[in-house]
Amino acid sequence: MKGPTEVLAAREVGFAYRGGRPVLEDVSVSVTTGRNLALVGESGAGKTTLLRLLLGLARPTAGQVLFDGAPIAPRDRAFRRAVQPVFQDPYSSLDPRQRVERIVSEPLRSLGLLSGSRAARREEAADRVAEALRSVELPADAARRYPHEFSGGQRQRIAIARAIVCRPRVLLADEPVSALDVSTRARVVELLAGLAESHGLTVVVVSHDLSLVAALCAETAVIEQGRVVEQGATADVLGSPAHPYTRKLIASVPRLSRAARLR
Ligand SMILES: Nc1ncnc2c1ncn2[C@@H]1O[C@H](COP(=O)(O)OP(=O)(O)OP(=O)(O)O)[C@@H](O)[C@H]1O
Repeated sequence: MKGPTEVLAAREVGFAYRGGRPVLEDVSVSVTTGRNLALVGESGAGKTTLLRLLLGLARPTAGQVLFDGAPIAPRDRAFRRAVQPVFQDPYSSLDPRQRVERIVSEPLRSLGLLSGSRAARREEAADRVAEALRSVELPADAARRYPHEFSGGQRQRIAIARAIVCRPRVLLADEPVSALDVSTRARVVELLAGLAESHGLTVVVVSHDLSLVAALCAETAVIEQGRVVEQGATADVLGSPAHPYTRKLIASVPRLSRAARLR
């Protein structure tokens, strides 16, 4: 049987913003097909920066980011198609002047995935948008409407539809539910977990929410001040944390720390 495939990886990566001190040092993480990965750590630890490097939006100042085993070429269409972002805030990430159909189909156009005559391209885009909206459990008529007509949770579903419309292999999501109210969060997390299963997607998620991490991610990497201090199976990392920093993170979530004590 074929073993797990590494699709995306950071190898001994370092990064500093122009003129600043290093915000990532010697960071290695591996994204394996079918094993969702959480990046956790306190504010300012470098999680978002690492996500940007994995997306090819910034280049490491040391080490390498690999896609399918080779250094990433951020402009390479195969890479851009395979690795898609989901942004944090569905209120600001969707253009209010565009209909949902236009928003969701944007990656198809920018990646040049539509072919044939104008009419054929339009039809293909409409079909792919309908399929993506079905996948995120939004009604088909959502395509004709504008973002302001939707709730926060529905808007995040639109953002997820846009991320999956080009059938990527990896979703990189930065705090994907933190802008939503608590009851909506659980449903969006369920949706992401379901999509990962049904679409063969691997999700990399930055989150402060350890219950989200436990529900969605098989793997967890803990980042403290730009360094990975602990990583492994989420059950081990959250269930029996080896590093004091991880214990501190868990202790700051009352329900989880109680569950960990009961083990
Ligand atoms: N554009 C930038 N220019 C300079 N420094 C930056 C920039 N973006 C982030 N930083 C700094 O890099 C460090 C890591 O920030 P980053 O946003 O990656 O952390 P984070 O773990 O995602 O935090 P949070 O959970 O608050 O989003 C911080 O010290 C931050 O101030």
